[in-house]
Amino acid sequence: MKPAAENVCNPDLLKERAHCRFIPEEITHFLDNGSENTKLRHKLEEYFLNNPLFDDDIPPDYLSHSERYSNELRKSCAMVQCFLNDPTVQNIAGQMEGVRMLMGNGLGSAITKDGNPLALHYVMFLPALISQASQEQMAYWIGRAWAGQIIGTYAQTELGHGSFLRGLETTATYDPDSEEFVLHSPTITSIKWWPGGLGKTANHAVVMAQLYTEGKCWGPHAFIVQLRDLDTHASLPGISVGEIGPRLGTNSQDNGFLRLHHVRIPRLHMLMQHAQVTKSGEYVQPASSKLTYGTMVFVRVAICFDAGRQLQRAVTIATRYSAVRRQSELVPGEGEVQVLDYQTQQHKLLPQLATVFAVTFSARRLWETYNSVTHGPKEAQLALLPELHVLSCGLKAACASDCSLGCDVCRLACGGHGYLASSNLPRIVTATTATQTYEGENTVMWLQVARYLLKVYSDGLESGEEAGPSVQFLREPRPDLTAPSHARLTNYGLVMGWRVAVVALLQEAQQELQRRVAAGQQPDRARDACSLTLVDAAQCYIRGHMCCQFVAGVDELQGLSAGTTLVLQQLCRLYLLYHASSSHLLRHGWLSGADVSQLEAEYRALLTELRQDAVALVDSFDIHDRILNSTLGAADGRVYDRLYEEALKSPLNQQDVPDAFNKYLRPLLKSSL
Ligand SMILES: CCCCCCCC/C=C\CCCCCC(=O)SCCNC(=O)CCNC(=O)[C@H](O)C(C)(C)COP(=O)(O)OP(=O)(O)OC[C@H]1O[C@@H](n2cnc3c(N)ncnc32)[C@H](O)[C@@H]1OP(=O)(O)O
Ligand SMILES: Cc1cc2nc3c(=O)[nH]c(=O)nc-3n(C[C@H](O)[C@H](O)[C@H](O)COP(=O)(O)OP(=O)(O)OC[C@H]3O[C@@H](n4cnc5c(N)ncnc54)[C@H](O)[C@@H]3O)c2cc1C
Repeated sequence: MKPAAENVCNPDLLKERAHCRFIPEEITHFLDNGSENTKLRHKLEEYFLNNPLFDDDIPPDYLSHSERYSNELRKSCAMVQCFLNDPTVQNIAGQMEGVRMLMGNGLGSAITKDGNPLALHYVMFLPALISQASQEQMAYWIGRAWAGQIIGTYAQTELGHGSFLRGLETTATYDPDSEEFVLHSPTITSIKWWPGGLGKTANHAVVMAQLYTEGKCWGPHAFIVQLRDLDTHASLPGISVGEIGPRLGTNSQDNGFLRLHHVRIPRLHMLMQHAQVTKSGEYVQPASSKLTYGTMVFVRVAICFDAGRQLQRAVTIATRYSAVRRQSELVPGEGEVQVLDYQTQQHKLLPQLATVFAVTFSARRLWETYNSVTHGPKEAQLALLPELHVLSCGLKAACASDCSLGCDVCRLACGGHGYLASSNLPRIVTATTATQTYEGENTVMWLQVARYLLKVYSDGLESGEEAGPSVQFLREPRPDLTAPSHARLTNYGLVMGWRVAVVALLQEAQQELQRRVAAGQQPDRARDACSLTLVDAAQCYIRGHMCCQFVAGVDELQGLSAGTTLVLQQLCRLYLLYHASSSHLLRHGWLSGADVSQLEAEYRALLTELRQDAVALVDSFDIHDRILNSTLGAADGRVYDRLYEEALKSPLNQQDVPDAFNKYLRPLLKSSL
């Protein structure tokens, strides 16, 4: 997005835009997945961002905890009313598209700045119904949930257990006499803890609980539980529910707790698309026990896109600011330079720009895999489930950590002003860092990836089980480490280098594991002792996969101008070189010291080349000023005016002498006289 009136724009930004080497709209359309989507997004933004319904009377930072919640709930309910009932919105987008744009972290996050209390309803409750409910159950629940007649959340995590799903303590015991399940939280640690919207918003939840029938425990299953009266919203008998208190970020999402005291629900409130319990209490096994975890897989895929969108916002703010900000003289006497001219600043920002594309290409390919698995024939679905699980765990962990670290680097790149709430960087950083924890804590996700890699590498697959396409390289002959450097240092050569590292690390881990077991160590303890190496293997595998997706994605792009293609190729190369500095490519023999020096020189040259396009590149992300919501990042670069205007809005500045002076400071000043 460029400023409407160019004459009020900061001159440095104007200069930056003038020497752009590519066509920004081409990148905008690529990121939107087509020019039609760009038009649609613009119309939705125009409608929502100019609608006074969604204005904040007071900046949310100055509201109390309860006021913030109430303010965000007001706007999120108004958003839902719009896409359900307003023909203008429906003509623009259709209900589905409207929901996607409003509930993801794009337009919606500009409206509900502190977190959307209804997000979990759309992001997890509805997807849980779609992936877990039988046809009959869908017919009953989906329409009501879609129409907002019921509001749900996804209640899995407990005080005592989050990562270890099988350790959940909430029980759902089938009573064949009444044909009901009895849901119960037997201990303090079994209290559900964290679900978004659970505290005060949701009146229903998909509750994950250990299923007991005919005296046997069948593991975690999903049940729909009504929490609150649909009319009064009062919590129902047997339900203790509330909010868990302030968090690092997204404080309006009323993350909550839930304790169940022998709550009875009808048998058909167990979601029965995969496993079933008959009227008499017989358990009917699903084709795979992991199908119950399908909602988490979907959300892990969504998080990859979402983290990438957050990084787009952070790098837009930091890059524009770096073009406006002048600090110190590069050459004494020549005047202060834009901080973007410093090589160290380029090294902070340009890899983040490249990461946006690496994440986009990888997330899109993952989404394709998700769709082919979930919509393919049943047998193929089951065969590809481990590959989908591993890719969604690994990419979720990588996108979450790359993007949250990237957002924080962008914040640091803005110096002191990046620490101001009005830069919007603290909010972006705290929202993004949560993606490293929720929907599978990152280390736990890496260990899942490593488990699968080791299994394929050591021929531990069950009979009939096939290794997925992304790990076929583990079965292929090891690439030639003595190949000439011009072959090893190409884009595909560097992808190969990551694969060499994965194999070497798996070999190391396996040998260590065998050595420990042979020496009498219990196998699971031996595996834990190898887990640093295993996590390294998982991370190298996913980095190689992301590099490969970026290279292949750019190679496959069609119909772009030569300038745009060149910039994308350079960003891709920059991404590969930035990560090639990892010790693993050197340590496992793919690169020599001389290769590393050569790649470093190429990397520095690329920083200089891409520096000239940095502002145009972030412009091509086409993020509306109201969505950026930043004093530092607006398209016109009026940084200092905005910082001052925002400071004047502080409630402390509404009085010259605050009341607190008379209460506390005056007595102190008097007493020390
Ligand atoms: C629409 C746009 C939205 C964008 C977003 C907008 C913003 C939204 C705002 C807020 C959203 C917040 C959402 C957050 C919600 C949550 O956090 S919900 C709670 C999430 N919790 C977790 O993720 C728990 C993590 N733990 C697990 O998933 C599991 O415990 C585990 C995978 C770590 C282990 O499972 P377990 O059953 O204990 O298995 P194991 O014995 O280790 O493994 C058994 C085998 O099964 C394989 N496996 C595990 N999971 C799956 C799966 N899903 N699919 C396929 N296979 C799976 C596992 O690898 C083992 O295989 P082997 O035996 O062959 O080795
Ligand atoms: C903002 C936010 C929103 C959330 N929303 C929801 C929601 O809507 N619904 C819901 O059900 N939950 C939600 N959660 C909970 C979230 O899913 C869990 O916090 C997450 O899965 C991590 O689990 P944990 O908290 O038990 O961490 P723990 O597992 O206790 O992690 C603590 C440490 O132990 C380590 N660790 C744990 N297990 C292992 C292992 N096997 N091997 C090695 N190390 C290990 C971890 O790496 C970590 O360093 C939310 C959390 C947050 C922060």
